Amino acid sequence: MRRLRRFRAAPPGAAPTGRPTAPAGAAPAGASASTDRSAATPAARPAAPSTETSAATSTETSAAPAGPPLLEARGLVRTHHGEGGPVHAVRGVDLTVRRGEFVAVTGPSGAGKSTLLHLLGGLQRPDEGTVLLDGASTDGYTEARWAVERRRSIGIVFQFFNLVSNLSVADNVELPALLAGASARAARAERDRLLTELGLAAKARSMPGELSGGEQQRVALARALVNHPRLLLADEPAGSLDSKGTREVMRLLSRFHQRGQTIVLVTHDARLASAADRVISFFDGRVTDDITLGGDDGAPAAGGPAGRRAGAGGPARVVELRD
Ligand SMILES: Nc1ncnc2c1ncn2[C@@H]1O[C@H](COP(=O)(O)OP(=O)(O)OP(=O)(O)O)[C@@H](O)[C@H]1O
Repeated sequence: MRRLRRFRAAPPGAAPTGRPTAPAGAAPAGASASTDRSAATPAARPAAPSTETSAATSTETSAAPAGPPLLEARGLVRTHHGEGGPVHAVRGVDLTVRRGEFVAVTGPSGAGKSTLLHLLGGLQRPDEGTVLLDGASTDGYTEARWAVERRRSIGIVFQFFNLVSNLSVADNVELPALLAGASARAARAERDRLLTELGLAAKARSMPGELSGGEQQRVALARALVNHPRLLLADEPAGSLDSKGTREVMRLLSRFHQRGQTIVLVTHDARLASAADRVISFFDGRVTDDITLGGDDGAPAAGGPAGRRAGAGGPARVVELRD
């Protein structure tokens, strides 16, 4: 894996150094942040909102013991059989994602990025190879088992939101928590916390069709995060948004990542990919490059909790290549 050093353009008026201001409801930013980034294992996954309220725990960060990677792919192969004959979408992919990493998978249209993401989230099955979650093989998972996994520990956001159109915003967000076994009170509390944090409290009673694309994607993000998933998979989450919506979604992804959320983002947009710790280039069904973007001090950025990065969420420019 290569390592790049990057400098971020500070937003106008930003303090010259320091960590981003913690949003409302956040745990004290960097309370357990370590200067040794390689040792700074991100947030232990907060419990799903099955207790009365998990708002206070949702942003905790603590040093978790080293263990197996959160996500591993070994030798993944997937061929689609469409009208035009077989399409070798994923041709043998090995991939490891550690807790707390923000990994972007980028590449041209048709490279196989979405197929890969679907394999990682159990939405499609590989023809060959294995996906491991927390070191455990998913080979024997039934569809129902994968569905439980996605409900409890893998959040997914898609380009076209996939909200339930005849449920209100509040119900869209609350439903997965209820399905995962949270009490009605805890589900409501978590829903309200997320909607408030994502600036959607005033839209709670609206129907998805009454919202802008950016707002709908924020609802989708809230829905994906309501059970505090170990892993967030995002498939072109800004693909149908204007530049304002895109900035907003990327800012939110960065914010949740800073609190320890592990994210795998698929995007064809290199600018979005540069918000990640690590950028995997995908071409013709294969990984062609895998680069870790370091912070200003050149230390590995992956795996660190809150406050690791000055100016996070803003545009980044890669300016120096290091071996
Ligand atoms: N269900 C399917 N049946 C047949 N072919 C498919 C299917 N899904 C994807 N493909 C094909 O597999 C290849 C990879 O598609 P995939 O959507 O994974 O690529 P991608 O990199 O995500 O592209 P994009 O950025 O345009 O979304 C493409 O050639 C696509 O047409």
